[in-house]
Amino acid sequence: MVLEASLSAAPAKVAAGPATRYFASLGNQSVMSCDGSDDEVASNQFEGYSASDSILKSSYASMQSRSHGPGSIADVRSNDMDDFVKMDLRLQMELLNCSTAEEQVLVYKVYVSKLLHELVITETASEDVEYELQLKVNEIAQLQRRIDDLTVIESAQTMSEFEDSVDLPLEELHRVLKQKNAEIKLHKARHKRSEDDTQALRAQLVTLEHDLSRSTIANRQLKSDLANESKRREESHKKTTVLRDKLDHLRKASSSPKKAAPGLEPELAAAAETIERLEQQLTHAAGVTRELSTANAELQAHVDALTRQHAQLEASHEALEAALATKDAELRRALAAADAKVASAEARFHQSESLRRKLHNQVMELKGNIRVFCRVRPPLPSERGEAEVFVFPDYDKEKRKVVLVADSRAHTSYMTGEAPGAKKWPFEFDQVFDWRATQEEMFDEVAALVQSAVDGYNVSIFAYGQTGSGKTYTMQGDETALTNFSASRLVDNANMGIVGRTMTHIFATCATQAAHGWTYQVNFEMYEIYNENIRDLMAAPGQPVKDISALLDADGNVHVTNLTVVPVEDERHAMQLLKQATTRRSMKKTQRNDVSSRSHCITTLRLHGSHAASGSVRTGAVYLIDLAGSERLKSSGSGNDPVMLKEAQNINKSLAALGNVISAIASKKTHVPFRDTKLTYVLQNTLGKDSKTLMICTLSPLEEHREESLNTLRFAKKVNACELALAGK
Ligand SMILES: Nc1ncnc2c1ncn2[C@@H]1O[C@H](COP(=O)(O)OP(=O)(O)OP(=O)(O)O)[C@@H](O)[C@H]1O
Repeated sequence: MVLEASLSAAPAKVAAGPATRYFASLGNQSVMSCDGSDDEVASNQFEGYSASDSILKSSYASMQSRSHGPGSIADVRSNDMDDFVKMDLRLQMELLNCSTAEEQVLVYKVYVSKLLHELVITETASEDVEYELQLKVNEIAQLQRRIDDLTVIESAQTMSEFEDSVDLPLEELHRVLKQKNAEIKLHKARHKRSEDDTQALRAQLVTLEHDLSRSTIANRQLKSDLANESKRREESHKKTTVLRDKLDHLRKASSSPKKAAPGLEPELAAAAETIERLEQQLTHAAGVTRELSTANAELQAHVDALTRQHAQLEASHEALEAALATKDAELRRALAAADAKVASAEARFHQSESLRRKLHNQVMELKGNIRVFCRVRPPLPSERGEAEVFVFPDYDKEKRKVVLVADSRAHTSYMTGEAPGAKKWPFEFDQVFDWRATQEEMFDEVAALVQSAVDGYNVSIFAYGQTGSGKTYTMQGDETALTNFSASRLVDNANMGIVGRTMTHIFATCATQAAHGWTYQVNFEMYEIYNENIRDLMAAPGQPVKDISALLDADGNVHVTNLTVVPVEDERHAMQLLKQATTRRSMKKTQRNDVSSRSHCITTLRLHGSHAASGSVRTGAVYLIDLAGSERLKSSGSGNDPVMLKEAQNINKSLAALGNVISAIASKKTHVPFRDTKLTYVLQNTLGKDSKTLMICTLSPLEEHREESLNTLRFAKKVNACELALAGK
């Protein structure tokens, strides 16, 4: 077509007119390559150009220089902007110099073709780099595959040959071994070589990776150049539009382009096609730009949303912190209020505790500072079937009455005590217990008194009665109580007596009081009065016997000197001490009792309580006294043994002295004969002021012991009539 016609035209022919020369140059550029011969031809085609075409020629030369030589693209990139600005300037100047519309169209077409050419060169260079990179990657993959193949072949060969050789004779094996060693050496050498190769390949790989990263950077640069190019294309599109408008305007201004230049129509059509193509590209670019701006807008919206979310989170965080600070302050106030409440509750508790102590003491005083219980033991297995002498008229009510019936053969009602014709001795005490009463029931009545010791009073509980009537059983329990207390709780042993139960009660109360700031120290002492001598039952065996005596201090309190005092850790420890001391007690088998106590035994628990917050101090003591039993020398058989005779005489003497002391107190005599015996001397504290005393009179149910029982009951009645000085604390 026109293009081919222009190419085939000779320079002289081309010089025929400027329009023809323009189209000739345009045609050349559209087929332009990097080949020098083409350049020459194209260059020659400008030879016939006059001064007005010199700018176009120089533009073409500049364009040529860009397309030549390796690295030329990269070299000229930095100058691209300047070049394009220059080109634009030239275009403007060319357009100004044009005298006709056709000339302007020509100038513009050359400009557009330059731009297209520039674009093609850039894209080609980028594709070349990518292709080169792909080649290098393929090369590396191939090398790696070769290495893998070699390794697999080597190991497969070695294994199969070895398996074949296993069945060979020894010499053959040696030979094979030698051969294999040589082969191994060879393989090692090959392996070394392949390792070297691998190293070299790795180095190559590193170089390639460097190249790759350099190419990636260059590619990135190219892409950015492309983007710039697109921008420029957009600008040029705008200019194209302006020019087209101008062109339309010029077309309209001239009467008819067909008339003015009928030979230019095909060129105009071609130019219009090019313009249309460019417009399509520009439209595409505009679409991409729109998409990008949409994406950008979306991203911006997302960023805005995130910013808003962040602001909301900040606000809620601040609100939470403020709420936390408020809650913290509230909590502190509540804590301070709670502390104040606790302090006030503690103070109130302290007050009410003092009040309770006072009231409890008043109750004890109303009941009498010296009280008497009476307990009749059941007949022993050896005594079953023997006549019994006691009736309990109010046992289902107050349990205060007991009646001794003289003639058991007379019919006597157990509950009413009605026995027509029989002699009866009715007695009334603070509490009576028949043979059914358990150790627990006994202690329930004693516990209130023990509580007084924790409250800071001196409390004495002693058992009085004829031999074999149940004193030791009531105070300590039977043998199992002392041997079988390893159970979790001491009182689980039903036979446990008052001593063990008192310990349990004291330690439980101390634990409760500890929760209210009280700290208690409990000390344990145990001694016996045997034949008018005091013996320390807690003294370590083998130690020299200390001189123990009872002394009266200025306040009229008796102190037994040189006794071993053991601080007690807990009830179990106390029980162990009790067991240890009991084994040292003087016991003997008599006709009346297999385990008869031949001494008066006094167990003392001293309590010292202190309240750090208030500075209050409480000191109290519990004296638990198991008296020796009164006995008739004849019936007990003690009269036949001088030692037992002496023991019995001392026992009876001290019990008689106790009777005299009680009589003196009961009849409010000024002189009370405490000094008559050791027993009465040490009991001054328990029968004097500041003391709460309980006497438990134990009785045998048998008729044959009726006389002794009557004596015991009469003694108990005398004690019941006593009034001790009021305890004041
Ligand atoms: N309430 C009771 N229930 C069951 N058995 C009892 C009871 N009271 C005493 N006994 C038993 O009667 C026997 C004599 O009791 P105990 O040794 O306590 O008498 P005692 O008054 O201490 O005698 P002594 O003055 O000679 O020491 C013991 O075997 C004891 O277990």
